[in-house]
Amino acid sequence: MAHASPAPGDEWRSPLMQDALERFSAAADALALDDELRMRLAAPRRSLAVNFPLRMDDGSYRSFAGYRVQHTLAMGPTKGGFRYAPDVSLGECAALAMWMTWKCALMRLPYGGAKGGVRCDPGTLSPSERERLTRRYAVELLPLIGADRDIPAPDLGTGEREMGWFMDSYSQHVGRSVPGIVTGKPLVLGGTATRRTATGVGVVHVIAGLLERLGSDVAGSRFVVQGFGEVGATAADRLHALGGRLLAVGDEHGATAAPDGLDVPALARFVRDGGRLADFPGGRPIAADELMSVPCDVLVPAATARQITAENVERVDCRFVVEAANGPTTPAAERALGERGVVVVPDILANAGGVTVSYFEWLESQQGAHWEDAELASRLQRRMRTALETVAAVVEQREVDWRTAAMIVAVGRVAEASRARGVYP
Ligand SMILES: NC(=O)C1=CN([C@@H]2O[C@H](COP(=O)(O)OP(=O)(O)OC[C@H]3O[C@@H](n4cnc5c(N)ncnc54)[C@H](OP(=O)(O)O)[C@@H]3O)[C@@H](O)[C@H]2O)C=CC1
Ligand SMILES: O=C(O)CCC(=O)C(=O)O
Repeated sequence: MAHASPAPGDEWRSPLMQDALERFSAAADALALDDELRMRLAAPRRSLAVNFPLRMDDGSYRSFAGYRVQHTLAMGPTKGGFRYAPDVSLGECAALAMWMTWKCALMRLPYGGAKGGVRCDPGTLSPSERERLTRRYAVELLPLIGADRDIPAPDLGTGEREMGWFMDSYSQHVGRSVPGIVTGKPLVLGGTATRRTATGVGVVHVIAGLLERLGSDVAGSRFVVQGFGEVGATAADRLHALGGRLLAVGDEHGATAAPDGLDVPALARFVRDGGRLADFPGGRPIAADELMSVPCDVLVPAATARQITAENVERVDCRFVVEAANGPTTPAAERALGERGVVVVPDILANAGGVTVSYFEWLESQQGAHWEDAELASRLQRRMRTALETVAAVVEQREVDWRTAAMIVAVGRVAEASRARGVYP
């Protein structure tokens, strides 16, 4: 009896993958990519889905689902973070792995894209449960990862601490210390002081470059930031330090606003001491879903995917959206913004500072070398500015929006590499 087999890619289907494929198709059309290459790049190369038991602090056992997806092997080893969040799925990781391929290509980093994660609510895990979860996830990924195969890093809900545990578990299993297995590690394990803030710093380099091109400046411009984690808090802090006015900032639980600008260092201290954004005495509490409608020059979504959608886009009131998160704007919302003349600077450019410094850290780990922080910071700034100028040139030459331009550059480079290898690996 004949069985109908699913089309390649069906198993990775998700709303975010639909968004990713829509963007890929637009770039593939613009580049007139052949069908074979389109088919190869539209689906991930490999994925691993695991389900493992974890002993909780109260002695009970729970099962957790974890994933790792590698999008293309054409560019070198694969690279991308892993996240802890309640909605992590194979389809979401597949979309984000594809995103990483384009981001690395745009930044000229010698990697294909990967992404992973564990479906969990990290806020409910104790530190020891988190540690066991991370160590077990690292072991489950052994068949796929390696310092010259696939190199994880921090993403939503994970950071230096998880990278330290991950590196230690991997090293124990292979019988030697392998610092190059992850980036975003603690400094003392071969990390860099620059990686933790690199994504947010890179976002601000892009904003500053963009405003400069228009004869404007961060100083005096008005900003709204969604998300006050590693990326959002860093971006808010740097914008404030450059004289920008942060009118509102929010997270999952609420938001705070101040018409003359929030005192960001005081807000960061307040949150570090356990305060909630909405309770910050220096601001007025607003509902989390009101945040997007606060009028500003630059809206910086720095939380999670699909936050600016067809449902709320009419209320968005800004000149620029600079995507610090991955995939925060749906294609339908982006079209609506475009019709109103709002410029969307895409994630693969705006938040590429993190993986760029990861690359520097990985080079250091592989070579046993050490670069000064100032050197890393200036290399990051140069790379961000070069990528911005490259994309801006395509925007002007081809009269396309910023996402299409960035995708044309990135997909074009991956296509060229695939052709140069003579096969489509
Ligand atoms: N870390 C990195 O280097 C990189 C991160 N990114 C992207 O940046 C984004 C943020 O990552 P990162 O800062 O590391 O993550 P963190 O976990 O450090 O912070 C996430 C922040 O977003 C908030 N948040 C989460 N869900 C929602 C929601 N539904 N509505 C409003 N706020 C929400 C969280 O609030 P709460 O605490 O209340 O849950 C928290 O303030 C992600 O999209 C990630 O993929 C991209 C490139 C690199
Ligand atoms: O630093 C890295 O390697 C990956 C960061 C990441 O996951 C991202 O840019 O989305």
